[in-house]
Amino acid sequence: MTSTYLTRIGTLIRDARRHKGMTQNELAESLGTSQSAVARIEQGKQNLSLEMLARIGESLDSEFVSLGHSGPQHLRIIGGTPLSGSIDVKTSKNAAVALLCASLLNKGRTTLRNLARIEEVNRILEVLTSIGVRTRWLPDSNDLEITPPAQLDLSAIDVAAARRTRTVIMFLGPLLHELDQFALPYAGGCDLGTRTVEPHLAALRSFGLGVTATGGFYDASVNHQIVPGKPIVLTERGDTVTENVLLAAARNEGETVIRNASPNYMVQDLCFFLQELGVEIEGIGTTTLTVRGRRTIDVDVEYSPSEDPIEAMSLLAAAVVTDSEITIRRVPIEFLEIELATLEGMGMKYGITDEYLSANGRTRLVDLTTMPGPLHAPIDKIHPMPFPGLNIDNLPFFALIAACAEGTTMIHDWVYENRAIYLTELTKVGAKVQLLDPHRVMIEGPTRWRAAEVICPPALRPGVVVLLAMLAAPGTSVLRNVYVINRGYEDLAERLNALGATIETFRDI
Ligand SMILES: CC(=O)N[C@H]1[C@@H](OP(=O)(O)OP(=O)(O)OC[C@H]2O[C@@H](n3ccc(=O)[nH]c3=O)[C@H](O)[C@@H]2O)O[C@H](CO)[C@@H](O)[C@@H]1O
Ligand SMILES: C=C(OP(=O)(O)O)C(=O)O
Repeated sequence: MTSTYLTRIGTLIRDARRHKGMTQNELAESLGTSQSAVARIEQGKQNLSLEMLARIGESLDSEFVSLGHSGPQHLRIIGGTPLSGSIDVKTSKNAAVALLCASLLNKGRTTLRNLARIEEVNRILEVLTSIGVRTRWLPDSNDLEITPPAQLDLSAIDVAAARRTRTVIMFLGPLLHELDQFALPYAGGCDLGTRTVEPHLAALRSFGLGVTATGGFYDASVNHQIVPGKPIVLTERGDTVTENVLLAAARNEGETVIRNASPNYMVQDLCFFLQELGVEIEGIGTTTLTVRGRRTIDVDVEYSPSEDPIEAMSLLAAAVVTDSEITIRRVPIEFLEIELATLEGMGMKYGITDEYLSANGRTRLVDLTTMPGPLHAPIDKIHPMPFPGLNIDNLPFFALIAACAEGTTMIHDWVYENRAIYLTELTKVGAKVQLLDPHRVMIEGPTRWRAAEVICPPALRPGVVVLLAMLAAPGTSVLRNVYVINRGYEDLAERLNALGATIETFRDI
């Protein structure tokens, strides 16, 4: 009996160590023991004291022994020191979630290489598992293998996990080919104000999907006789709505034309993946997509999503706020050009290498080295636009950068009802941010950052912006309840620490 427990604990420890990317030697070093002792522990051949278990948990930031429910995660940041060195941009959250939904189209095995291991992905995996899909991380990697069941069981869906993400809305496109009738929980996600799903429902009507919303569920029924007879014109150029229509079109044998499609990065990744599944797509990277799908898709396929432009922007902002020279490797340059031009307009200097290709063979990457120096406010206001424009999710990072620049900058977030409001949280760490109305903030820089204790705003990018400001603030800051950051960034604290930051994760007991 004891040996079974030891083996199970050993396996847990081994998995957590691999997830952290640590060798047995490295773990041994942090525990003050030998590699062979770690090997014995992982094989379940070593009795463990409670103290040792706690120390292993601390080293791996993983709690093997939990006292009741483990509380929310917090960060303690000792700020005020510049960063240095190089960091790789990881693959994007938004492509990851689209590809996970797209795996539902395929009867064969889908392997997604180098996927972001983030909470948003974890929630979708919980949902997929609950409806019968088999998923497993391949050993020592961020590669995920997905195998569908013969029949999906939507009645068993993990409602709690589904409600924590907005992505679940993208199950509609693939599922309308599989089922005549099904229910999906309402989409959740970051608290950014009302986010309509009407464009999704309107566009998918062309594929015979009818949806009524009752009691927290979308009740869907499908008339399989109906297929798009004319181009589908999206009323807004949204990313996930474009993806949902692509997912529906992928199994429609006729031609589907999508107009006012988003050509944004995650949509491009989805298109490249669908091509691997045998779906024909013309117009990738433009606002008109022409798709010829396949009734049945049954292939063993591998795909590597591309790097996250929003993470690249976050790292750029980290360099600016801490006045540091760092090299950000694997920057998807096509999706950051306007941001860089805006930064140049504010006086920023940087160097970039020649382009090379991402593992998907399509997305162009560069390595970018930041050069510290004073910035000034831009002449015009900064506002986002659908791609190709300054990315909506990058806008909060410009608020942080504006707070570092000399002069007054107006940031105009016309997109989200709440996101600009959260930027006023920066006042808690010393910035002068004035909310003009729910969509516009006026920021006066430069800022003398000061340490503070702040509850993380309930939105991913504003949360990261506060964290990065804390890196610049001399002294100890605390950012509480950072689930929302972990939704979109993998091991952000550890990776910033590798650049010289001091960030510690902790939880309430
Ligand atoms: C999983 C994923 O990929 N999420 C991204 C996706 O979310 P998603 O596609 O879900 O974004 P939404 O559909 O909510 O669009 C964002 C907001 O923009 C408005 N809108 C959008 C386009 C347009 O032409 N006109 C317009 O008014 C929408 O009404 C909405 O209020 O796109 C957002 C906007 O880029 C990003 O913040 C999210 O990171
Ligand atoms: C708003 C965002 O994404 P989501 O659609 O996942 O909420 C984001 O990435 O900042």
